[in-house]
Amino acid sequence: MQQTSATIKILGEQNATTKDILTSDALQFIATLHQKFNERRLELLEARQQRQHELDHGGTLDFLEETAVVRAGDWTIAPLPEDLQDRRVEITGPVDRKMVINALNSGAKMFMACFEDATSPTWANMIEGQRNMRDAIAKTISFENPSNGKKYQLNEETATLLVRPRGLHMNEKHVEIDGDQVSGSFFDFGLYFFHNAKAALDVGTGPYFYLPKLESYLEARLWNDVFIFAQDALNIPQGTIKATVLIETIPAAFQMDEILYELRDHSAGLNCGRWDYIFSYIKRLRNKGDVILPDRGQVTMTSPFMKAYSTLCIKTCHKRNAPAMGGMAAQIPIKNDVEANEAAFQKVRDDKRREAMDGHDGTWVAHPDLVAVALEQFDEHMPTPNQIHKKREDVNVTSADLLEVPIGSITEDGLRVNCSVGVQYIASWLRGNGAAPINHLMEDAATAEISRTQIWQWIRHKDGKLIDGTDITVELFNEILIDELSKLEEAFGAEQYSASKVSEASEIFKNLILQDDFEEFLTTSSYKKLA
Ligand SMILES: CC(=O)SCCNC(=O)CCNC(=O)[C@H](O)C(C)(C)COP(=O)(O)OP(=O)(O)OC[C@H]1O[C@@H](n2cnc3c(N)ncnc32)[C@H](O)[C@@H]1OP(=O)(O)O
Ligand SMILES: O=CC(=O)O
Ligand SMILES: [Mg+2]
Repeated sequence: MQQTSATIKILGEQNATTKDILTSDALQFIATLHQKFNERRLELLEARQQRQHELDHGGTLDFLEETAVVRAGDWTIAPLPEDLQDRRVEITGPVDRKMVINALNSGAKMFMACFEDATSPTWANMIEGQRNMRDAIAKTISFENPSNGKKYQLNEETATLLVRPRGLHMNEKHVEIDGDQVSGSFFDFGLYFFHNAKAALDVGTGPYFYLPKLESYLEARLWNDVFIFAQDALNIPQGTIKATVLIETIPAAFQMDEILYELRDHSAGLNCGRWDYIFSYIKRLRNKGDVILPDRGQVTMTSPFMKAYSTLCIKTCHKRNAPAMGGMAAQIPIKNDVEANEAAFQKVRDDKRREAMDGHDGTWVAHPDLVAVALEQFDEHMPTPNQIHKKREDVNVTSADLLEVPIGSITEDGLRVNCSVGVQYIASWLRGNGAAPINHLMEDAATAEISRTQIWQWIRHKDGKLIDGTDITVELFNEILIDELSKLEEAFGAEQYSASKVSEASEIFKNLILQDDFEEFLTTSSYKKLA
């Protein structure tokens, strides 16, 4: 590995695993990524704020004039390797050792291992996660649960691994290069790629990624340049990396063609990250007088703006011979209640059927028990490995369709759920768990972002009223939050409540909502509280 002149400081605790993962060559690789690309990353983050400023001052979102040639052009992405042809069911989950083994054994075609919204980015989680990825690619990963002695090892046949690094907005505070915190994206991508790219090729797969929260084609160009550099640095043929970009921000919905184009030699298509998309829609349009969303539970994939986005994604991808992956239904199994469990499974079944029939090439599930449910729908409605041949030329989506405000109502129950779930999720994240079952739904950072953003907006919007006409004020929010906290205290019991970090989380939640200066991400502002 080429040596840099960088000063590299590790501020996190060092132990046998960190030594194993943060080898001097691996650190040199990360430092080079930082030196070459960090300035551009910071400029692109600044450009997001400029766009926000324009939106706040009467601007709107539309398809870009500057890239009309790309949209009109006749190009396709490079052909995909064999193990990315059929992705009908992808399980997602944190990079926790036990869950990695369970996910790889789940029967899903693919496993998206998440260093992002399903993982609380403690130093231990991020480093352990890298060890787990390396052992997963080497097929040596095993685990014994100390609490019950249950042993875990890989089946003969396992899912193909895809890795989601943190978004461009996150830093890894435990590593400084030339005095600056390194980007979480470059740290997660760089370590995974450095340790596993060749090993993955040796076992017949490849270095495959999911890229979260992109807001523009220029961000896709940055990632593409990172890939080109990384492949050269490790003497791996150009085009080996394949990355699926999550279309999960409202600005990116207007640049799907452009994002595919930038990454065309490294693209494995797009995915509809529905939860972040809802968050981004509210966040970016939060200061517009005519945009307000109803209760979170009323915003679904059949809401016209969500339907428009997912069908546009399918049409755009298929025109470019790229897969268009569906998203995550939040339902998870409900133990000890057969009827409620069946109702939850039915919601997932309906969601997956709609996705398969619309033309998605595969979908996400949050739990191993849901793999069969999703498979059943895709097997029935997608008899071929994918349905890229269905071009969906009947789809015509305009900017107005993408921006259409969903109709519905805000209820006291919706406000209460946002308070309770938002606080419980942040508490879980502070305890080191980035994905949590709350009220029988999968909650992760993206879903918690919706909860706090909705309340922030409801308080400040002229139409922020409950269905009975009551104004949603700071006083009402405070009252309901206190009430929901007391319910949690009662449910947890005094001892568990004080260990749960709910109090600390409620302070974070309250501040996020009360401060006029909207925080871009709860995970960046709360990161200083994590070990
Ligand atoms: C908006 C987005 O970004 S979506 C993508 C990011 N979010 C996610 O990936 C969330 C994925 N899901 C999860 O993390 C989990 O399902 C949770 C946290 C919601 C619920 O997990 P649990 O409370 O452990 O569920 P449950 O008790 O039913 O699990 C039963 C078994 O399945 C395993 N399991 C559950 N979900 C998963 C998963 N996604 N991957 C692997 N194993 C899993 C559990 O580890 C447990 O294993 P064990 O019996 O060997 O101990
Ligand atoms: O990452 C997925 C999402 O829905 O957000
Ligand atoms: Mg997301």
